[in-house]
Amino acid sequence: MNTTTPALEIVDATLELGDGDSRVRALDAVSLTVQPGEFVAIVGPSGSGKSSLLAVAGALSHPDSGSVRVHGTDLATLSKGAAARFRLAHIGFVFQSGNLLPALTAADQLRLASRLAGSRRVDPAAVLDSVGMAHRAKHRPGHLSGGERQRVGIARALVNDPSLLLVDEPTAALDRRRSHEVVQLLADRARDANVAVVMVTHDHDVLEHCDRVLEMVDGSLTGLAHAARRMDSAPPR
Ligand SMILES: Nc1ncnc2c1ncn2[C@@H]1O[C@H](COP(=O)(O)OP(=O)(O)OP(=O)(O)O)[C@@H](O)[C@H]1O
Repeated sequence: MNTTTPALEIVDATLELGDGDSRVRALDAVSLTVQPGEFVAIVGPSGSGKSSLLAVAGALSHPDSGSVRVHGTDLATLSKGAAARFRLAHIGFVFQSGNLLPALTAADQLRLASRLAGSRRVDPAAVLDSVGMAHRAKHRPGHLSGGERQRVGIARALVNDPSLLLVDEPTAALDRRRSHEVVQLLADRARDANVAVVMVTHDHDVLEHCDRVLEMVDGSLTGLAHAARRMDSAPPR
């Protein structure tokens, strides 16, 4: 893996949603570069475009103008099928409540994700262990706490060894202590596995774990003054 290639490079992305009078500029000339191993948080008011940013970064939607590159690949060059394969191979998604399948044990959530991607890169049991969930491998989501579900969700997103992890409100259902644990886990994974993490959050309490905090307002992204976790290795841009 060439570590000088940014994990995510969005240049001047503009995205309009809706029709006629309800047309909204969800992204307005947004540029964002995230390096491997860097943990970036995006904060901002409801409706400011944060989810839209994750959607274009994850090849779930395409900007009307501008470009999005993930680990050097221009997402606009991929067909729908190729984009789906690319997502499975290179991008991990973590959602609010873990988004686990109710019928599957923690271990099977990871095995399924690994099989879907045709991936043998990482041992699912080892990934579950790395998020401190080996002892709950045989539990179904209904028998896990909110924080444990979120850990399994993170492990599932990591099982295909992604270059980029896109995380949407991971602490929404968690108390303060568990919120810190989960975001600390994301920070550790960014550093240890050299994964770029982009996390959307309303939870200002957990921003201390991030390298950079950006604010989205009316579809535009701006930097926030913030005491970063690893200023020496990842200076704010
Ligand atoms: N499918 C859609 N059609 C029309 N407008 C949309 C659509 N999806 C989102 N929007 C609008 O685009 C803008 C950005 O929405 P987005 O979901 O990206 O914001 P957000 O910052 O993630 O909000 P929240 O914090 O509430 O999740 C909002 O004004 C929203 O109303």
